[in-house]
Amino acid sequence: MSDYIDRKGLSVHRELGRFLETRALAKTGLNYDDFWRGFADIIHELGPKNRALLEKRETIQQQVDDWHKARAGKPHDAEAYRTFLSEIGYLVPEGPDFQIETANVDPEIAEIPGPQLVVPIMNARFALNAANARWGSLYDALYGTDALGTTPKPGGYDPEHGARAIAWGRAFLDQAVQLAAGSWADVNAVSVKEGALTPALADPAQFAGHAEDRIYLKNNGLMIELRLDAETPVGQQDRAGISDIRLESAMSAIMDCEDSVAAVDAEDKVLAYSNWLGLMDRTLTEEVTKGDKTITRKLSGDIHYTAPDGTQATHKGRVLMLVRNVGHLMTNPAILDKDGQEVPEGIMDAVVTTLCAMHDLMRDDGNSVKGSIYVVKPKMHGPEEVAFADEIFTRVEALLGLPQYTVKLGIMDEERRTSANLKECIRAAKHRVAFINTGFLDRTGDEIHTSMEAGPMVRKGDMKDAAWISAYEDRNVDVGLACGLRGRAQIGKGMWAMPDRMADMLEQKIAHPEAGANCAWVPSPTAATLHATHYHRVDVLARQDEIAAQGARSTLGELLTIPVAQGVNWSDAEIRDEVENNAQGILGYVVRWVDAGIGCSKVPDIHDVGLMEDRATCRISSQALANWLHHGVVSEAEVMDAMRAMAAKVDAQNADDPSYDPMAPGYDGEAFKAACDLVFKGRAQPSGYTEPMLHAHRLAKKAQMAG
Ligand SMILES: CC(=O)SCCNC(=O)CCNC(=O)[C@H](O)C(C)(C)COP(=O)(O)OP(=O)(O)OC[C@H]1O[C@@H](n2cnc3c(N)ncnc32)[C@H](O)[C@@H]1OP(=O)(O)O
Ligand SMILES: O=CC(=O)O
Ligand SMILES: [Mg+2]
Repeated sequence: MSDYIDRKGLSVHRELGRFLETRALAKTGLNYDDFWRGFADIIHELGPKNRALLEKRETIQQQVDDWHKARAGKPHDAEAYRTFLSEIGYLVPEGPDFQIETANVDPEIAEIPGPQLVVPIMNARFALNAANARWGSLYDALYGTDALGTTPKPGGYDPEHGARAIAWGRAFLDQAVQLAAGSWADVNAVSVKEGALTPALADPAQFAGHAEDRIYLKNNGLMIELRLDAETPVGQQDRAGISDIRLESAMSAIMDCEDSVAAVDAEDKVLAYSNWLGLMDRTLTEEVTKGDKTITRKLSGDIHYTAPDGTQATHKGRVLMLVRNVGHLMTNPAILDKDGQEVPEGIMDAVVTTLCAMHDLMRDDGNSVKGSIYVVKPKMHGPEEVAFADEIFTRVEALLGLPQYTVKLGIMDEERRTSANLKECIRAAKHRVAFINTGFLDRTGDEIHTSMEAGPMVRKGDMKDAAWISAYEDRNVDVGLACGLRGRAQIGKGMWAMPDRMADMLEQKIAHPEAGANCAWVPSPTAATLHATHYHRVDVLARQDEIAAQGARSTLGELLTIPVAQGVNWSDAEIRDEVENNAQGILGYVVRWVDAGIGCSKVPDIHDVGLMEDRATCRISSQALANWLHHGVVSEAEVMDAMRAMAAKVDAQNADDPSYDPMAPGYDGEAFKAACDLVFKGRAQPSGYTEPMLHAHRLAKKAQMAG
């Protein structure tokens, strides 16, 4: 029996067909024949356009490569370079000023700045946790991480460490909800009588309400909950019996079908889509076992309390959920077109994730109270590709009978051609853009790949100090504000990629709201709770006004500065350090991707700091090595030696995992081959992406496992 069923000229993998017909289409009221006919039309009409845009990427890259090759050894002529980029259509002419017109945007996006969590959608346990990460315990986040600079003594509750968390919490309250007199540190009791809070607040409007054992406070649009329970160890220790301070934490979360997952075929895509559907129709649950306890994790309910005027109030208990589709590059065997070709995965994602989200629109108290669906579209190169995404969603809305612009678009500013033409990219989706975000990780990979022929690039760690990146971050905010995103859409900043370094994050990530970002990415709910404290300290909307008043802070010329290493003489030790660090990151990530289908991992770097690795960080490491190889900074033999040595190291790091298949000493498994291909064939990969190699080797591994 064939794996595929015919549906109006599409060959649809049975698993996906079954999912769509028995689950996703059910209850939508859509006619199945009309759906498949319309889906097939979209594939056959937009598929060729998709392929043409990818060919244009290749043509432009070839022209850029040739330009650098022709000038090898000569000083870089920035003016000539810019003229050339305009001539080949890499830079497009900038049109008149305009304001975006996106309507029906939820308050979590338009009005209330706060953390944005990202989560691999294929992991239901994590995805449910992310959906519920609207609220998090500040005390748990402080107590259970390195945030306070110390860790608790082992064995039960450590009152000394707890006291430090309580003191931190009181200092936080002093700053976020100032008292009319004195400090929260000296408060001995908290109570509500006739709608008034004792102790009195400097601004009484910050008292939002109360419930049985809870007090609700508000600052910069974000809620704070004081839990009163003198019976718990913390409540006993606290002079006012406050057992916890809970914060509104992740205001939104991106359910990721892209760089944090490994989805290579129909089976994987169905898992991703069914988890998304389960979040949208609220049926997703997962058994979670910790020690000898098993609980069923499900979506949290809302919060109910009494407002100061005595009325009953409700506040959301879940984040606003967005879904990240894949970009325009990949195809997937889950559906074949009339010619037997794999369909563009981005188009398939657009149809299926929007269809699943229709289940949310059917309820009054849905994910979106405004009747919108939020799709994040990554890795687009320039305005034409954004216009294509807009066209895809217009077609999908028509197919599903949704009003045009129901789907709101998050534009990841993570490819160089998008940064350089950002104003025109936003214009191309001006009726549906709901965010722009600096995905600096992919963006760094594209920076290296685009200018591969220009020379050896600076070391990975030095990229953050390069001229292009500060121009990129500033321009993204400046252009976003000039296009009217304030109050309508998010201007977001990128991921904190050191999930265990919470003290560093507390110190450094305040830079994101200070830079005028409505949201910035965090890797975990705990990080969301801690990062939320930054939005209490910074009034982002006021910062945006200040920034807008300054006018443009950087130039296109600065953005286009190529980070080629100038006059550097790296020592042998520095080169070895750089190569081994990149090799370790690639191998540590790829072995779990290819062998276990895990798309996002915490991998220790060469200094044993656990780093969040996903396809974007892997793109940087592999492009960095490919670049140094190409320019002779290292030889192939040296890189291969490093790959082998690091494979053994990664094996040792995974020694406790009984399902782990070591790469050494054979070095002949799919994972090791994939890692080598990413490096040694890295220069030839489209835009330096890791997906083609990862998918090919994961498919081969799956076939081996099935065989
Ligand atoms: C460049 C880009 O595109 S960035 C975007 C892609 N990156 C991401 O999506 C990062 C998402 N984060 C993650 O996948 C994980 O946090 C990792 C891989 C970094 C670390 O994972 P682990 O080592 O398993 O985390 P750790 O052991 O510290 O914590 C696990 C706990 O935290 C929770 N958790 C961790 N990350 C998340 C998350 N992103 N969302 C929800 N819950 C999470 C888990 O549910 C688990 O709790 P549970 O046992 O109650 O279920
Ligand atoms: O997607 C995010 C990035 O940094 O890349
Ligand atoms: Mg990215």
